[in-house]
Amino acid sequence: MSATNDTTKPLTIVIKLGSSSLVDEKTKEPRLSLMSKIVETCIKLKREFNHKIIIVSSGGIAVGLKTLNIDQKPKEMPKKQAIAAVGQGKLIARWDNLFKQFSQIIAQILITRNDILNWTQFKNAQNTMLELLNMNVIPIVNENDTISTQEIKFGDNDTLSAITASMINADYLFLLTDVDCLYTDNPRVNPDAKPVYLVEELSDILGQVDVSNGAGSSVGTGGMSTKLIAANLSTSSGTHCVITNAENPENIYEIVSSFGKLSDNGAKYIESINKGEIPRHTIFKKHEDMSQFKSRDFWILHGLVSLGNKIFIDNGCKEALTRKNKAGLLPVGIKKIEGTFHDGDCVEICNIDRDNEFVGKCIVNYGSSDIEKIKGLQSDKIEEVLGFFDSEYVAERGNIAFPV
Ligand SMILES: N[C@@H](CCC(=O)OP(=O)(O)O)C(=O)O
Repeated sequence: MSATNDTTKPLTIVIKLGSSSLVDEKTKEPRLSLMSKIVETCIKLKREFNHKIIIVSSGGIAVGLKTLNIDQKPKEMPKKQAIAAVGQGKLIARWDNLFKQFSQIIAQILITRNDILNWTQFKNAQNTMLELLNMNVIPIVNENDTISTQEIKFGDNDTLSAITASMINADYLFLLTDVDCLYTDNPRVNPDAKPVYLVEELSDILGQVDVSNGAGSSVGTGGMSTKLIAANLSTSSGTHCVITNAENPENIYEIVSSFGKLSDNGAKYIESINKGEIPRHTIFKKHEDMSQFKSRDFWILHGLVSLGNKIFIDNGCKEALTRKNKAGLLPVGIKKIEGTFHDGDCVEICNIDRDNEFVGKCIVNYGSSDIEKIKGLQSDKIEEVLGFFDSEYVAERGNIAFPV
């Protein structure tokens, strides 16, 4: 047990609810009692513990389906977008009706990936959320489904919630869902599936967990696999991630305070869950040393999309890019490229010597057709070959990010 963990410190907590928690999967009627429990929990977390709360709420499409009397979620994008336009207003009105019983102000934030592709816009979204929290408001975030495009959608709100949590440096991300915790397999299909309560390092459990049997609900999108992606994103940017059952949102207080007390004693923590002293959940511990990880790095890695475009380097170049006094990416270090892209685009960097392993992402100063011509060359040849010179680097140091 850590003596230094202050369990009374105000925290920032992101709570994500999937569509299947907010509407009945069959009838699509609102699950008002569950929404009320969430609202009461948020009010208690704010007023008794001084925590700051952001909700990431799915359900726009599910509510739209009911309103328009449509049984099945259609596959066509324009239809889904139209349904979301009908449902989102009603969804936020439902939240507002419940929160106003406690005189709690909420705000609606609808974002698309497009909105955060630009660094200034990313910072603006971040500042707006922080300002709302300072104003004592509960922001309710969803993807702006009505104008998202297929190629660059968040798609599932697990990923969106992890990006939101990282944007505001949240302490905890709660993914509330229809199971108590992560299992080694889908417990509805495999009775031998074992619960996993504490994850210190995500890569350690990936071989033991099979999430392929657990698709999302008929009204939602994500399943357990998108929750693992979200856990990876949030823990690598300094946020603990919890999977627990949406039916008992009040468990959030106990989980937060128990983990605050026992986070340094994993065995005791698991034992307490097994004994029923702490409600069942899975907690993915954040990476401890996040001092090196900057918000801009997170934005490059997870805010930007590389659309499959790649630059391949070798071991030597990887070492130069990732050592302490990191270098920029010079044309001489590039072995080959894949895809068509322009200057200013985001491109993945892969190591050709390690089976094309992912190294990081960068924003390039030259487009693919120009890099094709200058790859492998010293930078003083750039002007001679291209007829112009923008930078000695294909990507400047500040525009390259590596996962921690
Ligand atoms: N943005 C969509 C939700 C996306 C989605 O289905 O997410 P989830 O229910 O968490 O799998 C909506 O409001 O309907």
